[in-house]
Amino acid sequence: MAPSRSQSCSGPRRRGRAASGSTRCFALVADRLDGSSCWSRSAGAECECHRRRALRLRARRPRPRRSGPRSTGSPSRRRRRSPRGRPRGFRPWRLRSSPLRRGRRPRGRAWGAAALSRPRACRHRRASRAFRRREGRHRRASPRGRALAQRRRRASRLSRRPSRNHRRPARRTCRLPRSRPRIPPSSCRCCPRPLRSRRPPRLGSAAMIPRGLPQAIPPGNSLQTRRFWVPSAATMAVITVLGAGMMGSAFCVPLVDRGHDVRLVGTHLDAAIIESLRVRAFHPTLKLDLPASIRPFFAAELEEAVRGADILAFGVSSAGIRWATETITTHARPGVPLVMITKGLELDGEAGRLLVLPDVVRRGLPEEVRASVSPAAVAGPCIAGELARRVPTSVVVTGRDGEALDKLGSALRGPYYHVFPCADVIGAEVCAALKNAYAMGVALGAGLHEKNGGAPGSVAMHNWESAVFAQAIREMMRIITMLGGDPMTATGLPGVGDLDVTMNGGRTGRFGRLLGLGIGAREAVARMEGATLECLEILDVMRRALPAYEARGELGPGELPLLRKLIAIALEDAPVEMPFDSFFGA
Ligand SMILES: NC(=O)C1=CN([C@@H]2O[C@H](COP(=O)(O)OP(=O)(O)OC[C@H]3O[C@@H](n4cnc5c(N)ncnc54)[C@H](OP(=O)(O)O)[C@@H]3O)[C@@H](O)[C@H]2O)C=CC1
Ligand SMILES: O=C(CO)COP(=O)(O)O
Repeated sequence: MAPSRSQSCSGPRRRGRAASGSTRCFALVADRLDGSSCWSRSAGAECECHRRRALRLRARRPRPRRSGPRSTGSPSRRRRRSPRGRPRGFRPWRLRSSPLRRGRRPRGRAWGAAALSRPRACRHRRASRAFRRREGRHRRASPRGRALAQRRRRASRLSRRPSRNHRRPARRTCRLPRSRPRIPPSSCRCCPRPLRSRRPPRLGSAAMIPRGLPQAIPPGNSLQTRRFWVPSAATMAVITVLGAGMMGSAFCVPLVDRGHDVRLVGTHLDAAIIESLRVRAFHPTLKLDLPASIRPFFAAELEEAVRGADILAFGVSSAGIRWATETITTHARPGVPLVMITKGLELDGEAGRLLVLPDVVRRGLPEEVRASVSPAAVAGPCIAGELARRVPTSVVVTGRDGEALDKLGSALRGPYYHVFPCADVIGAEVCAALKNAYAMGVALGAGLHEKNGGAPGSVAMHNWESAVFAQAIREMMRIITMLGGDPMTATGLPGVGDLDVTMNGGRTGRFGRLLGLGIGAREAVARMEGATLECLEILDVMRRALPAYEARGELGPGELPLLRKLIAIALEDAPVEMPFDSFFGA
């Protein structure tokens, strides 16, 4: 019979749909290959009529016999054997079933009509465990059988469950063999998370720096004995820091990470800090573990600490600068650079002139050392607690000796401590000192806001604070100009940068808020529990210095209205009111 290619079926396309002209099935009926079967490509799947037909045809097909000659008869002859198209002696097993045989299903064949429509698996697949399991599940199609199988499976699972002490470790995310140490993340499809290389980062690589907000490395951590940054031998130095306060100690962290041999010497009152650092590398005022590679020394051990030092650093506050200069005098050597992190100005009483701290220290050095050493200073925004936690920090190093500045810059600079040279000593040092006074002034706004019933997150006093901030920068530029510096320095890290950080994160900012709340200066100092408040020192210095500059005509009486107001508020308990109308050159 010639193959009929385009027969169509008029049955319903889906079970449950009403048969109508619009739901006719146009599935092609495939070639009649054996002459007795009509194999639709979509039989059993596309439409009900084809599925039924396929079942009928399957049921009619004789089972091939294992022995005996195969039927060689033509399809037409075979069909002639039985009027219904069945081979002689064949009875569908549905008809063969008897009460005795009920419950026994034909072997090797799936039960049910749906299974009949599936092509029979090859013998390898039939032998496979997964196939048999699936077939078995299929055979237990009755609800009772399913429940029984489920109970059996559960029982076998429980019997296999190891005891609490012999449980297997948690499953690895990736089941790829452990022997493959480095798997590119994209090559592993079974891992929801990208794989991390198990190999530790190379020494000195950026990966060694903790991400996010870095924490101090706890004592005993392997990183403590390693170095973050491996400098060339030429840049390794012995650095002795005098003063183990918050900033002096925090300053040591980027230096040890940079690979230097860092010695931290406490003052006569820093003994408790040094003791704590020696016993467990913990800094009590920073409330932080510091790298154990920082070597702490008591004040009495100063000689040993400065022996062979390549750089000397002052970590004391402005009140301690005289003591530090006198102490170091006997140990300073020609050609050994001196750097300070101290921020402040001093008044030369006789001349009535303001002095920047590098010049004050230089005056105190012995004659033979002074000729070759020009002290440098670090200025710019730097909260000690943040630097000690390795938060990226940018500062300037300023001094009068350009060559020494370059050397210092390359010695101090590290992966998270960014040091920029600044040739304007006057500008940087005036900003470093005066930002404390002005930061107190801006922070008054936060206190005023709270005093007026403002809550955090509500409408604040930012307009008020911004005007004070802008006037502060303007006045800093004026004072720099008066002292012979570059006013533009106030727009950089030492001015705008440090003012912002101090009013937001410094002790001075907290003090200003207390004053804004209406708490008197004396009470506010008491509430600060002995914290260093250099704003009071610089305001006092300026209160004494301004008349001298006015007398010489270097400053007008109406200039610096904000600074004058801050002197009155902090030192003379004046009410917190800003003379906005006299700001901005009015
Ligand atoms: N904290 C910070 O975030 C920053 C601070 N700075 C500057 O660093 C300097 C130090 O600040 P910080 O470490 O925070 O202050 P601390 O109060 O924590 O430490 C001050 C250090 O100076 C010593 N000192 C103070 N007064 C005297 C004195 N009369 N005689 C001898 N030693 C004295 C203290 O020793 P003792 O315990 O014996 O009094 C202590 O070692 C300041 O000038 C500050 O402006 C700079 C950038 C950031
Ligand atoms: O100088 C500082 C930041 O640069 C910190 O100042 P405080 O003394 O107000 O904490």
